[in-house]
Amino acid sequence: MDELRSDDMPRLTQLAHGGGCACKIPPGELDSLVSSLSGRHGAAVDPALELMVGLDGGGDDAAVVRLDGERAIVTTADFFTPVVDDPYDWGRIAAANALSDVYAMGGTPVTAVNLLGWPRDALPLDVAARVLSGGRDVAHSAGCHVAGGHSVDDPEPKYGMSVVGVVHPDRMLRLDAAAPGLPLTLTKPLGTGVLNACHKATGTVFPEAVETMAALNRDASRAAVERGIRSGTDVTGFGLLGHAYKIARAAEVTVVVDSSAVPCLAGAREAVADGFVSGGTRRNLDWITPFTDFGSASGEERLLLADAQTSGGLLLAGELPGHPVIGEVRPRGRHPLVVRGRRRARN
Ligand SMILES: Nc1ncnc2c1ncn2[C@@H]1O[C@H](COP(=O)(O)OP(=O)(O)OP(=O)(O)O)[C@@H](O)[C@H]1O
Ligand SMILES: [Mg+2]
Repeated sequence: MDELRSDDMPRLTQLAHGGGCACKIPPGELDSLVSSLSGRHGAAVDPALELMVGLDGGGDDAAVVRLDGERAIVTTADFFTPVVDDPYDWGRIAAANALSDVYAMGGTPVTAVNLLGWPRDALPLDVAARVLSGGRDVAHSAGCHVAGGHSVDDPEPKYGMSVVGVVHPDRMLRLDAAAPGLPLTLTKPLGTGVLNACHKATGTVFPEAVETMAALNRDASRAAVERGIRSGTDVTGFGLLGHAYKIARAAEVTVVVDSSAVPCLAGAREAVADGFVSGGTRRNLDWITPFTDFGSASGEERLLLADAQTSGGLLLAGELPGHPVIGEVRPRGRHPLVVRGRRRARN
C-alpha cells in the first residue's frame, strides 16, 4: 500500500467510472468515429513527409511518417483512468501502455510528454507527483526522455503519455502484413481486465497482474523485428479477440486462436467465474461475435478471450522463442476469427 494513502483519501479506482483500457470507446463506435475523419478531407494539404501508416483500415497502433529510406517517426498517445489504487503503480502501468504502441509498430520510443487530468479538490497533488514519477521511471527504463506534458483539472483522474519513436520503414510491425501460414504468438498472459475489476470492487491487490501491466513490450518487439516478423499489434482494451479481429480485417485473413494455448494470469479464470467482468469486455464480445466461429468455447472462455486488457502483450504473426504459439493465420475463410476449443482427451 502506498505511503501517501490516508483513511479520508478516496481509493484511486473509486474515482474512475471504468478502469484502464476498459474505459476506451467501444471498438465499433470508435471505427465509425475515426472513419468520419478519413475520405475526401482525410489528407493533409502539401504534407511535409509521407504518411506510411494512418487512419486507413480502422487505424494501426500508431501513426508513422517517413523521414528517409532508413528512418520513420512513430507517434501515439494513450491515457486512461486508474486501474490500481497505488499511484506509483498506476503511473508505471500507464507509461508502459503508452510506450507499447511504439513497440507494437516495431519502433523505439525516444521522447514522451505526460498527459494528466487531476481532481484537485479530491486528491492532493503529491499523489499526482507519485503517478508522474512512476511514469517517468518506466519511460527512463525504456531509454525514453520525459520532457514535458499537459495537465488539466478533471473530476476523474486520468494519466498517460504522448510518445514519439523511430522505426525502420521496412521493418515495421503492421496489422495488414499478416500472411496465411504464419503461427500466432502472444507475449503476455491474459486476465488483467478481470483482475483489475476484482481489485476495484474488493481492494485485493494482484501483484503478478501489476508487474505484467508495468512490464515493457520492448524485448519482445526487438526480438520479433530481428527474427523478420512484420505483423503484430498490442493487446489492450479490445481484448485478445478484438485485436486479433483487427489483424484479420486489415490483412484479409482468418485468425485462428487455440484457446487451450492462451496463457492466463493466476486467478483470472476464477475472477471471470465470480463475475468480475467489465462492461468494456462485454462490449468487445458483442462486437466480435458476428465475425467469430466460437466452436464449443464456453461463455466464460469467450469472456476471458475478449477481456479488455490494460498494457497487454504483443500479438505477433510469427513465432518468438520463449513465448507461446496460441494459433495461426489462415487464408480468409467463412469467419475472420475462429476459436478452437479445448481438445478432448481421446479414449
Ligand atoms: N479521437 C481520435 N481521432 C483520430 N483517430 C483516433 C482517435 N481515437 C483513436 N484513433 C485511432 O483509431 C485507431 C484505433 O485506436 P486504438 O486506441 O484502439 O488503437 P491503439 O492506439 O493501438 O490502442 P491501444 O493504446 O489500446 O493499444 C488508432 O489508429 C488510433 O490512432
Ligand atoms: Mg495498440
